[in-house]
Amino acid sequence: MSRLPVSASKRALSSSSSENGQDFGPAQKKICKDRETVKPRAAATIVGGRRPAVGPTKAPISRPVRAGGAATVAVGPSRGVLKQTVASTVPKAGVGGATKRQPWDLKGKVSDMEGKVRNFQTKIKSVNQENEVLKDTVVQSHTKVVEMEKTLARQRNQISEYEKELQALLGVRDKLEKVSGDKSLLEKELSNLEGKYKVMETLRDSQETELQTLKMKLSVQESALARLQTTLTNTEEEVSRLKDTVVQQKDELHAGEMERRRLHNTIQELKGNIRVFCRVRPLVEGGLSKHIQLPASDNKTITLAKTEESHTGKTSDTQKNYNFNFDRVFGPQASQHEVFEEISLLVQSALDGYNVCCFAYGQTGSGKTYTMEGSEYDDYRGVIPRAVKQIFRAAEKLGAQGWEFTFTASFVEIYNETLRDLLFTGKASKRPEHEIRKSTNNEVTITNLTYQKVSSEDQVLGLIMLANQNRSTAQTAQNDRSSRSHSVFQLDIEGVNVGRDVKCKSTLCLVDLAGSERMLKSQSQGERFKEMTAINGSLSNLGIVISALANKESYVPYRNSKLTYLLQGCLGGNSKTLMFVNIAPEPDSFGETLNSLRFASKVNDCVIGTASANRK
Ligand SMILES: Nc1ncnc2c1ncn2[C@@H]1O[C@H](COP(=O)(O)OP(=O)(O)OP(=O)(O)O)[C@@H](O)[C@H]1O
Repeated sequence: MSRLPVSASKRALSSSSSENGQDFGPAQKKICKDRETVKPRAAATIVGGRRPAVGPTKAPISRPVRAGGAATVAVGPSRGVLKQTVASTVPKAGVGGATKRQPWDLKGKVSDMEGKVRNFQTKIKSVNQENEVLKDTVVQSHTKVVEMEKTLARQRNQISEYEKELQALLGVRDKLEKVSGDKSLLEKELSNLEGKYKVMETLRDSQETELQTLKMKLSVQESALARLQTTLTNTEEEVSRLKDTVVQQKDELHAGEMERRRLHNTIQELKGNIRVFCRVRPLVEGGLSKHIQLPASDNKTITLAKTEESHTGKTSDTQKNYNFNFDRVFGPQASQHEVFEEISLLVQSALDGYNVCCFAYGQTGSGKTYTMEGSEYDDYRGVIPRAVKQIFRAAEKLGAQGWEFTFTASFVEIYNETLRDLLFTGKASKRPEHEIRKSTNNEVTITNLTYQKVSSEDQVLGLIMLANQNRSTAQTAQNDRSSRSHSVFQLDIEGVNVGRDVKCKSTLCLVDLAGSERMLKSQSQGERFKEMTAINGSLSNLGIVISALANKESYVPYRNSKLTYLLQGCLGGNSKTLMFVNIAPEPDSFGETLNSLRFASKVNDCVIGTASANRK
C-alpha cells in the first residue's frame, strides 16, 4: 500500500466513512481517540533525541528529518501503533481467518469481508492523518528551509565581511611586522645613542673640570696680562725712543758706510788703481828652483838669477840677477786664501760701485787657472768663487741698510779673436756669432750673449761649471785650446738704496788669459801660427792699452783686439785693475818667466787715473 499522501477521493471516502460513523461503531471512536494520543507519543520520541521507531516509514515522512528539529519528530503514530490499534478493534475470530468458513456460511464470509473493509478504512484514516501531519511538517520544514537559507545568506554575507576584515587585518599585520622591525632598529639606535650619550656625559664632565682649571688659569693670566700691559706700555714708549735712536743710527750708519767707501777707495787709490801681484807656482816635486829668489824679509820682491858660464874657462862663472818689485809676491807656499785676502778689498770696491778687473797673465802651466778658479774643494777654490762668495755675503749685509742688489753673470771665451758664449746651452750647430757693441753711455755689451740673472753663490758656481763644460768640449776638438784662449767672467752689479735714493752700478771682471809664451815664427805654421799671432796681438795690445792709459794718451787703442775692446769698461779711469803674473819655477821656463816679469813690471809702473764710483 502507498504511503504517499492520500488522494482527495480517498480522503472523501474516508471522511464519508467517518461521517457514517455508525458503520464502524466503537472501533471508529477508538481510532479517533488514538489519533488524539498520537501527538503526545511522538513528542515523547523527540525527548529521546532519536528518530522514532516507526518502522518502515519511507521518503515522504523521512525527508524532513534532514532538517532535524521538531517537525521530523512529529511524524505521527507509527504503523506499529496503528496495527496494534486496528488489531485491537477487529474481532479475532473473523479477521484472522483462523476459522475457515464453511462454503455455505455466506453470512460469515460477508462478515469477514466487512471486517476486512473496516480494517482497511481504519488504515486509510490513519494514513490520511499521517499525511496531514507530514504536510504540516513539510510546510514547517519549508519555512524553516527558507529561514535557514536566509540565515545562510546572512552568514555568507557575514563571512565575506569577515573575509574582508581578515584581508584588512592581514595588511595591518604586515604593517605591524614592519613597525616591529623598525622598532627593533630604533631600539638598537637608541641603545647606541644612549652609549654615546654616556660617553658625552663623561666627556662633558671632564671638560667641565678642564674648563674650571682653565678659568682659574685664565684669571691668573688675566692678572699677569694686566701686569704685562703695564710693562707693554712702558716698553712701547721705550721702543718708540729706540726707534728714533735706530733711525738716527741708521743715518749715522749710512753716513759711516759712505765714509767707509770713500776711505776704502782712498786706500785703494793710494795702493794704486792698477796693481800687480806675482805668484810663483811650486815645482811639481815641491819647493823652488835656485834661479828664483824670494827674500824672506820682503814679500814684494822677486829675483831671477842667471848664471853665465865662463866661455874661456879662465874667469869664474858670472851670475846675472834680474830684480822685480811688485805690489805683492806670493811664493810657492802661499795658499789660495792668502792670495784672495789681498784682493778681497778690491772685490769690496766692486760692491761700492767701482769697476774692477782682475786678470792672470803668464805662460802655459804657470798657474793662471789655478789662481783664478782653483779646484772645487773649499781650501783650493780660486779668486772667482771666493769673490762671488764675498760679494753675495756683503750684499746681504748691506741689505740691512736698505741696499738691494741685482747681479747678472756672463762668461765668454776669446779664441783666435772670435767670441764664444761659455753659458750657451743650445745645440752646437745653432751657436750664434757675437759682436762687441758699445752703447752711447759707454757700456760695452756682446750681441747674442747669455746674460744670466743670478741671486746666489751656488747659482754662479753652477754657471762656472757650465762654462768649464763648454770649454772642455771645445778642448777635445783642439788640444790645449784653453791655454790658447782668454776666458772672461763678468758679474754686473746694480745696487739701489730706495730709502736714500742712492744707486750704484759696476762690473767685476775676472780674466784667465791665454798662455803668454812666445814662439819662434819658424816653429809655428798654419792654425798654430794664427793662434800665436792672435794671442801675441791681444796680449801685447793689453800692454799697449795699459801703457796708453798710464801716459794719459789721447788715443787708447782698445779696439785693436777683442780682449781690450771687451775690457774697455774695466780698464782706464773708472776702474781698479789687478794683474796676477804667474811664474813657472822650472829652469827651462827662465826665458818666459823673464818676459812675463818684464811685461808685468811695465804694467806695474803705470798709474791709471783716479777711479770714481759709478754713483747716481
Ligand atoms: N800655486 C800652486 N800650487 C799648487 N799647484 C799649482 C799652483 N799653481 C798651479 N798649480 C798646478 O799646476 C798645474 C798648471 O796650472 P794651471 O793649469 O793653473 O796653469 P795655467 O797657467 O792655467 O795653464 P794654461 O795656460 O794651460 O791654462 C795645475 O796642475 C795646477 O794644479
